[in-house]
Amino acid sequence: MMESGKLLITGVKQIVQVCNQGERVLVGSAMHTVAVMESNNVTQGYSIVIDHEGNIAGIDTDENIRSKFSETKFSEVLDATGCSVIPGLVDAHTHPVWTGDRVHEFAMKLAGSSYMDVHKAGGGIHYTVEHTRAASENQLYQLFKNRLISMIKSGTTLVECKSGYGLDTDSELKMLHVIDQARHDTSVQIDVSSTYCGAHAVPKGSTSEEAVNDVVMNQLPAIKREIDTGKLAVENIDVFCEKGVFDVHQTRKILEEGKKIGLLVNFHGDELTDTGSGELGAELNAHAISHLEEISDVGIKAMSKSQTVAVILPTTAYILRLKSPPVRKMIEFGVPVALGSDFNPNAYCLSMPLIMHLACVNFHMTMPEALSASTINAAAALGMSGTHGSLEIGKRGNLVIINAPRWEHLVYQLGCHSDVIKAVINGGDKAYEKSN
Ligand SMILES: N=CN[C@@H](CCC(=O)O)C(=O)O
Ligand SMILES: [Zn+2]
Repeated sequence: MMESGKLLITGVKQIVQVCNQGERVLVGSAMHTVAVMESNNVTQGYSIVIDHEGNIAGIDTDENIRSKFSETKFSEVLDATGCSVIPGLVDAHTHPVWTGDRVHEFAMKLAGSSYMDVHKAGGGIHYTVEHTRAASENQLYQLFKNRLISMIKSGTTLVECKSGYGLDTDSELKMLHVIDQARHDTSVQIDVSSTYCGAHAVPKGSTSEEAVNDVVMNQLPAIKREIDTGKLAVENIDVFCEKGVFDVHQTRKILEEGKKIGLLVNFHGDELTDTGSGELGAELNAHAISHLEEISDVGIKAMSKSQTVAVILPTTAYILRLKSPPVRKMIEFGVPVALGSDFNPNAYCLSMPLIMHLACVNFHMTMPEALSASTINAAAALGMSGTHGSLEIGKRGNLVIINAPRWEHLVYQLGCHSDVIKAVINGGDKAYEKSN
């Protein structure tokens, strides 16, 4: 009997698997030495097979795949002659649900105001909270969906999405439901990891202690109720641990409560000041800590020991003219490094290829390191590297087809990566295809 498969991709010149030994995370020199299959034969390339569950069922030469799958009828066959293929990109840190842009604040920052100047004057996150609280779930979903579509066009197939512009129970739940809605919308094909970030700022009119109590006593129990009754799925918990926002003791308290209800610890730390976030994350066995521009050597060593993923956000340092996070030192000390766009009203960037470019030029990462950081390690930050982040048999069929013989064109072609993205595949389905 004829078997059936979802997608067959043929003729690929270069397949960058990233890793091929079932690794869950890459550290040190392994971030640079990614696994590549390359054909130097003009008449034969490589093929990839994705089965009906949306998982990778075969990666081999065209000839071997033809013979192994000779009895299989595919729903779709894609000719990728001369192209390169990488795993779908993973964006490990975004704030994509909000209304009320902050273009006016960009002008203020260009004129010399710091992020905290604007925040303390009642702008920044507070401005976005005001607008997001007033918006309906439907309005927020339409904005969110358009942002997801832009991300997909830039090669993102898995994205971490935070709440955090509600700061009260109803508005935080509204944001988490908006995020959840994307998982059930078949017209936008992207995998989502949802993060509750109710401690993103101290709401106007409250003290930080009152805010911590509200998170612990009201917001988290309400979220747990919705998770337990199957109304909502949330995977991670986040806090903005920063001088003048939530200190390490408050951060610890919230993260520990989140852990108790099964959320993975993944928080903002050591961005504007060294608060000891690296050490705290290591102690809590955090999956990830983001930013880390100001992390100390002690913090780096602690993160290396606990194998907590450092999620580096190149747009933040770029836009706010902060010092660069010590990425080379982190890699040297064996900290797993991931990348994220940090899409938010302060850093309006939805494109991981641009993030990779900035990480290479400004933080001295090699292109393969930036790719590891935007695939397997970003998936590891979300606890999802068993299914995402590399092209290996059994993993989800998420990939980017690049219309160039070497994948590096995606990073090299600054600002015009869309010219080289031929298609983005999610679970074997075409999430995006460039029109000719
Ligand atoms: N630093 C805290 N949170 C965001 C910014 C959010 C905002 O300014 O709206 C970040 O990761 O950069
Ligand atoms: Zn953030």
